[in-house]
Amino acid sequence: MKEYLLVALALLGVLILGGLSLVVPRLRRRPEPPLPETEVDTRAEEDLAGPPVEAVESEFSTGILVEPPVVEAPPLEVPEPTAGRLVRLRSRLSRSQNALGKGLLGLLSRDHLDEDTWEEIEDALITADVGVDSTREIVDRLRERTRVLGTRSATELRALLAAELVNALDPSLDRSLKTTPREGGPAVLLVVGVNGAGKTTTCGKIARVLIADGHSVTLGAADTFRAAAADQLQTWGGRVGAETIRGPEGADPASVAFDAVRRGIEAGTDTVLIDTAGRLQNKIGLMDELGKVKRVVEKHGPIDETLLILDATTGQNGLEQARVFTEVVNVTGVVLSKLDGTAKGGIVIAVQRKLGIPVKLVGLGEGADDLAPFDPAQFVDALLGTEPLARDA
Ligand SMILES: Nc1nc2c(ncn2[C@@H]2O[C@H](COP(=O)(O)OP(=O)(O)OP(=O)(O)O)[C@@H](O)[C@H]2O)c(=O)[nH]1
Repeated sequence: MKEYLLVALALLGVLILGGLSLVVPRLRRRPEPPLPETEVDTRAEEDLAGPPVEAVESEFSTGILVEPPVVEAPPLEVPEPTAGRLVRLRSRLSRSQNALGKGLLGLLSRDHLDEDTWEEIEDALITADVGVDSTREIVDRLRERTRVLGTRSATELRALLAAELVNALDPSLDRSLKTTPREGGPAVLLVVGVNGAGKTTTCGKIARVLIADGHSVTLGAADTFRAAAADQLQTWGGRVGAETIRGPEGADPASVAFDAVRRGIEAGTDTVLIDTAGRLQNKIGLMDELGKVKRVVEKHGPIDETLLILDATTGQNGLEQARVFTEVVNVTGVVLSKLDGTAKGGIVIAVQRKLGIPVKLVGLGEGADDLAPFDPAQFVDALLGTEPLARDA
C-alpha cells in the first residue's frame, strides 16, 4: 500500500513539471500590447482606464506622454498706455481745429483788433458750441488783458487766447478716475447716458484704459434692454481678459449690477464697471431704474464714480438730457464721446460750465484705444493747432 502511494505521488510530480514546461514558454512569447498611436486609440484606452490620474514619473514610465489637444484661446490684447493719448490723437480734433482754431487765429492776426473783429471772435466761439455765457467771459477777459498788456503781436495774442480757453476749462479740477479698490472690495464705476451716446463702446474702452494702467476689471452688463449690448460688452472684455457678468435679456438691471459687484468682490478685482441702459422714455422711468441700480449696488458699498457719457455731436441739445441724469444720480465725471465727429469742440467748455462736472475722458474715434484722459492745456493746443511751446511763450 505504501509503495502504491509513493508511485502515485511520483507520477503527479512528473505531470505538474510537464505541464509547467508547456505553459511558461508561451507566457514568455506573449507580445507587448501596441502603444496607442492615434488620438482615438488614446481616448479608447482612457475610457477603459476610468478617470485620468496625474502622471507619475517612475521606473515603469514609458516616457511617452500623449498631450491632450490644445485649444488655442485668442491672445489677449495689450491696450496702449493712456499717458500722452490726447497728444497722439490730436489730429482727430482736426474738424474743430479747422472751424475754431484756424478761424480764431486768423482773426487775431489782423493788424487792428477793432469792435467788429472782437464780435467775429465771439461768433466763432459761439458757433463752436462754447456757449454764450462762457464766450462772453472769455472774450471780455481777453480784451481786458490785451488792453492792459498792450499786446499786439499775433503770437502773443494766441498765447493769451489759449490761456483764456484753458482757464475756462478750470485746470484745477480733479479729473482722475476713482478706481482704487477699497478695503475688502473693488472700486465701483457706474456708466450712464442716453442710448446711442456711446455708453457700451466707452465702457469697453474704459476697461482697456484701466487694464492699461494695471487694474483688473469686472464688467457688469446692466443694459439688459438691448440684448446685443451685453454681447458687445462681453466682446470688449474678452479682448483684454475682463470677465463680463450678464443676465438674461430683459432681466432686472439692478440685479445684474448687484451680481457684477458681488463677483468683483469674490474674484478680488480692482474695479467693477457697470454699463446701464439709457433707453428710457421719460424722466420718471429713468429715475426709477437708475435709482434702483444705485440703491441695490450700494448694498455692497458706495459707488466710487458715476460717469455720464455725452455725445459731443449732439451739442447744446445733449446738455439738456445730461441735466436729467445729474438729477437722478451723483455724476462725478463726464466722458465726451465722438469729439472726432464734430467741428464744435467748444462743447467741452459748455458742458463743464453748465453741469459743473469735470470732463474726465474724451472719445476720439471708434478704435479700441481712441479714448483719452482729458487735459485742458493739451486739448486747447490741439484745438488751436498750436504747439505747447507757442502757448507758453
Ligand atoms: N467716431 C466715434 N464713434 C464713437 C465714439 N464712441 C462711440 N462711437 C460709436 O457710437 C455708436 C454707438 O455706440 P454704443 O456704445 O453702442 O452706444 P450706447 O450708448 O451703448 O447705445 P445703447 O446700447 O443703444 O444705449 C457706435 O457705432 C460706436 O462705435 C467716438 O468717440 N467716436
